[in-house]
Amino acid sequence: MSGPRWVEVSGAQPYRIGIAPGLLDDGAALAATLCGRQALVISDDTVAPLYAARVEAALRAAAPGLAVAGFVLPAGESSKTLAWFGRAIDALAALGARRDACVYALGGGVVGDLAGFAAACWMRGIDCVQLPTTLLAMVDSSVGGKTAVDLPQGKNLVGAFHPPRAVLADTAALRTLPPRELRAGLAEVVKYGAIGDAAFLDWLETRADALLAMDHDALAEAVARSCAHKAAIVGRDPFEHGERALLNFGHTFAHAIETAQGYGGLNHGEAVAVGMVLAARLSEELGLAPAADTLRLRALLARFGLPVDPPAGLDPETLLAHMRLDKKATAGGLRFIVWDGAGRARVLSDVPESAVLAVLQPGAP
Ligand SMILES: O=C(O)C(=O)C[C@@H](O)[C@H](O)[C@H](O)COP(=O)(O)O
Ligand SMILES: [Zn+2]
Repeated sequence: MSGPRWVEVSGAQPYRIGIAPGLLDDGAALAATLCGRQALVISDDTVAPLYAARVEAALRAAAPGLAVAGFVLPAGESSKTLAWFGRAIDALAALGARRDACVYALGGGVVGDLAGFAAACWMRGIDCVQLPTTLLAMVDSSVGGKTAVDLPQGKNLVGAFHPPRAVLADTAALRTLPPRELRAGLAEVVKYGAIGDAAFLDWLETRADALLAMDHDALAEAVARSCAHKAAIVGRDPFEHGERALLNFGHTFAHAIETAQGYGGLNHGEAVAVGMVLAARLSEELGLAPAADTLRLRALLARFGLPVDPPAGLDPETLLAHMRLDKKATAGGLRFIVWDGAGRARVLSDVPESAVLAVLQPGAP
């Protein structure tokens, strides 16, 4: 069998994304960037029973004498809190973690964000290796170094940029992925096509059935192409001073929905699907893009089984209030990622709130 595909991420601290089945059992790959002799594997109570013991055993075999501990949080966005962050920090303290210790973030986006943030803060920053097990984490959240926890007031409001030492995406883990999680990841995959690669949207339309059937090669191709897009953008703009904001397409709406639902309604990918359709609608409302492109995006997301309309019962004014705390907002007002059509996204400042409210009205086209 051929080895992993590797995607390079450039920057002040370059790293590689490995994509292949079997990486969670590959001790040499797992230990390749280890500097010290302590490791904390952070996971959740869905993923830990499946993979934590295997990762820990592979690490011990590859690095004899390594002190390996585990820390498990409850699965789900409602654990991405300061309280669970504090418990992860306690686990590092219990391990007696030194500055050369390494955190392994084994799981989906919640685990990756929280574990990465713990690594960013412990002793002002220790190494983190991301081991994404969901499609969403493989194609997006494990790459680029955004780490955070949520507050009741807003999503990802407390966090840090802390690039991983390595990302190892074991595509065999996708076999155990619940269908809802597969769909959530596909939303972020569609995002790369929407913001900058219309040909990738064509490919997704062609391969939709194979992706939904969890065909390994189709999924691995989607992961590799998505990671290549993300690596290129974060390599050029690691701290979101410019083009990295494009990766937030749909997210101003999505985060407002997730916050309004108390992180217990739509999951992140589902909210991003709704948010991207709303962003396309907003672009139409502002006279920037044709309705046909919104319909195309909507059709692809719906084909992937994703929601494309805001959940019933959410008050547009409440959503708008959450958007005012969006990290892209400035003294000048709201900033949105809009598009001029499929594959052509850009940042737009001073977006009138009236246009945002118009697309949020129940029953708006
Ligand atoms: O990596 C990025 O940059 C992104 O915006 C990717 C998003 O898909 C991801 O959800 C990210 O965590 C959102 O970041 P935030 O800065 O809007 O909280
Ligand atoms: Zn996202």
